[in-house]
Amino acid sequence: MASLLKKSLKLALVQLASGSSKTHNLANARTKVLEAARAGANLVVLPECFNSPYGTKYFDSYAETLLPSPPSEAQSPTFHTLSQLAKEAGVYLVGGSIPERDASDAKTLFNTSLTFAPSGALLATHRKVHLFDIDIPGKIKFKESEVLSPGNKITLVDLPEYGTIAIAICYDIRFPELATIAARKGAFLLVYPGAFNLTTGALHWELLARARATDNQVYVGLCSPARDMKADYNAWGHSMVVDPNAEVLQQLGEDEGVVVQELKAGRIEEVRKGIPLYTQRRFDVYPDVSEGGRFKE
Ligand SMILES: NC(=O)CC(=O)C(=O)O
Repeated sequence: MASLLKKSLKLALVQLASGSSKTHNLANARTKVLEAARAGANLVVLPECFNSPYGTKYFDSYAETLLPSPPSEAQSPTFHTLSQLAKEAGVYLVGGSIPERDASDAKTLFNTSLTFAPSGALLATHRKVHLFDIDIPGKIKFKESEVLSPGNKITLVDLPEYGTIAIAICYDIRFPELATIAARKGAFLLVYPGAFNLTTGALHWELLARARATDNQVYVGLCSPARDMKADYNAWGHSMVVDPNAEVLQQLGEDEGVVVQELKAGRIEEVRKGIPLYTQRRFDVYPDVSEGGRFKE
């Protein structure tokens, strides 16, 4: 059986300490991505909202317009920084996410991830599909939908030497269908820039990373901002790489840092041979979501 991951790849997760200065956040991202590249990374991931603080009151003032593509420097300094950085570092770069302003309707904002090739070319755009709307009394209330609109597609990106990865953002990880569809379409890695918090992070961050890996027998990478107890939103941190058998290969703590982890060609097939979910599914009993199947009684 051909390996989904065609050759071993070094994945880096950059757990960035972002603050209110976009200029500083972009410069800091550059320093850390170059550090990851020097450590041998081929694919580097930044966190959710890496160029701004995370919070509904910030999205409008930090938003950038990405269309027409490529946007001008004035429309999107982040697009240009990431594109040049991917080229300078010679890596595939998943640019976390940024607040995006719709080019045709200034009031419409998205939470958007941009992925660049080592040539600097934009490969993919993912707009967060599931908006983070929660209300846990006495703990945390957050309503992205007050200011953001959802994206409407699953994002698969082909890295020609390695294979296909899927990009989704934070709350998207709670929806297993998205991950399962991406895995059945051939992704070897699910990448989630994400900013869980002290309530949900403690309970669900690792659990969800390992669950999506177990369900789908693929690699999972979660990349968080560093924790800042002076910020309005306290990110959980704990960026981690999980293997297709749900083992946590590496995990950061709360502070800024970079993990570099080799993903091994052949490992997915080894896991799937041992526990052969892929030949045991019962699409005669329940539908295949990756084929748009609907449940029929
Ligand atoms: N920030 C998010 O989108 C999601 C999150 O914090 C959670 O699901 O918990």
